[in-house]
Amino acid sequence: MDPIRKNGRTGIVLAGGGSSRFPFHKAFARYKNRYFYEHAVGCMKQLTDDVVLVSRTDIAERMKNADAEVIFDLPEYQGQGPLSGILSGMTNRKESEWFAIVTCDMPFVMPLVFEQLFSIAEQKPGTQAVVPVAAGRNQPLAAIYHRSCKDHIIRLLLEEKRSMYGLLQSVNTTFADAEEFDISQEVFVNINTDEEYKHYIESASFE
Ligand SMILES: Nc1nc2c(ncn2[C@@H]2O[C@H](COP(=O)(O)OP(=O)(O)OP(=O)(O)O)[C@@H](O)[C@H]2O)c(=O)[nH]1
Repeated sequence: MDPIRKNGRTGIVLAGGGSSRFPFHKAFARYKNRYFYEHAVGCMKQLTDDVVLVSRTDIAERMKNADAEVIFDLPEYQGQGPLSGILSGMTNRKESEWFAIVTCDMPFVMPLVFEQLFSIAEQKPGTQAVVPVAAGRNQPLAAIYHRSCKDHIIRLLLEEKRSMYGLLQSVNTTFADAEEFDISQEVFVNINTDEEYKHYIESASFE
């Protein structure tokens, strides 16, 4: 397979969730003086110039200085979870071949993760998704997806199947052992609650 060119990639930052387990929208939690969503956008920007932030209308104003285009879920799939955000990004960027997905609540995530995933995709023709496995858990929201996944996502959402695992089962997915990436597995930490914020961020247990 040919190398996956940087200009054939789009980064999608998912920020359209409700953050119901957090005191306020997680995108605006801070780590090292930057909002979480800025960390995610910064990570994607090192992979490609083309980054979209799939947000919500009620917080978009606060993202107006983002170094990415702010878009919203397609109305017919709005608020149906991460799959709808991914579909909305893919639909907005039809010309892109590969999509790197990251959430707005993974402040430690690093570009190296995605570079490793792209390199695995290059070695596996026919692969439609490359998903890291860290500490025995799949990380489908820090993963890469080929544009051919889009039709599968539409079908799943029409069937009201909103789980990321449904997508991984529907397409040709390669699981990659993240322990071989030579990085701390804490890059995959995502923050859902105030307790997790206090544990990982305020105690600075990970730098
Ligand atoms: N665009 C978009 N993003 C979403 C949607 N649902 C969740 N996300 C994002 O996907 C990521 C993972 O979702 P969750 O961890 O469940 O976050 P959440 O839904 O905001 O939080 P909870 O309400 O506490 O479950 C987060 O970055 C969310 O912002 C959605 O319907 N649309």
